[in-house]
Amino acid sequence: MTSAPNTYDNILEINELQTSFFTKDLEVKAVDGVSFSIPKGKVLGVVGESGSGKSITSLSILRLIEEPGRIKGGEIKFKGENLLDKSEAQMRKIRGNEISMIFQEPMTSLNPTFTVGQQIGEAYKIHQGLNKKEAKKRSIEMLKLVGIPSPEKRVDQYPHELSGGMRQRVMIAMALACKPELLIADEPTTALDVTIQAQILDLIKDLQEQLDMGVLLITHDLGVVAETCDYVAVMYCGKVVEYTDTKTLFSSPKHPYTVGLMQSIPQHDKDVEGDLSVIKGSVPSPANMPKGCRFAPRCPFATDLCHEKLPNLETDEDGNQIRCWIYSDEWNGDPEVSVYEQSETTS
Ligand SMILES: Nc1ncnc2c1ncn2[C@@H]1O[C@H](COP(=O)(O)OP(=O)(O)OP(=O)(O)O)[C@@H](O)[C@H]1O
Repeated sequence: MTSAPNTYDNILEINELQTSFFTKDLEVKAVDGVSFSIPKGKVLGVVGESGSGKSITSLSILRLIEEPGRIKGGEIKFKGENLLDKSEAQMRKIRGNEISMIFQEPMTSLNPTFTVGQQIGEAYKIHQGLNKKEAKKRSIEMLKLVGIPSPEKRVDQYPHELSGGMRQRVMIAMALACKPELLIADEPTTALDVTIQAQILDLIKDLQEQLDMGVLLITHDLGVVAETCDYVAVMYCGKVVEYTDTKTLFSSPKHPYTVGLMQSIPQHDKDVEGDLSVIKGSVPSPANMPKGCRFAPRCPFATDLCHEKLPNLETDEDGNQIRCWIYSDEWNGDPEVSVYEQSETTS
């Protein structure tokens, strides 16, 4: 009897993921019960301030967390199978083959002592058993695909001979060499000039559509989310506070933190700086996490309930998720409060 094929709608589904770092007398809960999913062939943006747990979430997916860090619990389902149940040997076959990652700074990920072709070709040799000549041929094809001119010449060059934008294209070529089903891109354009940023994002989006890949795009830039993503997870202090499709996020953001992020987008018609200073206060330190909602100390709408009790991530009938007391039956503040409208008028 043959077993039924593994069917799944989401290429990635994370449930209650917990990853902590342990120091002598402190547990830093970098990822504290994170849940979200990426439907097949879609792009999910993960946004949030520095330290909210975006990078540690993505490193957890690839099981690349090192001491003193540890994945404590939860599920990371890739194509319906929990990656936390896989052996290290199985994970090695998945990394760079079925799930790939690109980082912010290509120079730290590219090896300066190997040519571009050798580095892209490595994936073909390891995962597809190609010989040197075949791997080089495929590397040239990949360089062409990511828009590098004269790929036959560039394939024999070293990373330092390329511009920053070209190096990021090489990183993308390396990541996509084996046509992964999921690409994780951690701030892939932050280190680049604005015009090059737009080109690289367009390239990622183009290739994502061509290869029908799922993408997890980490960014602190909501402008990038608007251009590139189908869905968005907003993270704050190791937790998802809002998860929704991009259109809904921009037309009716719900969480007061999301609204604050929205107001931090530079607006050309207003004299508003593109930074997070519009959200008063700062991210709490891991040693001093608030007992209730993590955002309560900075939230203009917080009541006693918010300071006392942590809200759950609730799902509405459209599948949108929100972790905020204002939208619950237990809300004991002004029942008419409209976070978005009120913030619009006060900004
Ligand atoms: N090696 C480590 N040891 C201890 N704590 C760590 C370590 N790495 C990360 N952390 C903590 O985990 C938390 C989440 O970090 P993470 O890098 O995921 O944030 P981030 O949202 O990606 O921020 P950024 O946008 O700055 O990259 C932070 O509080 C950070 O201090």
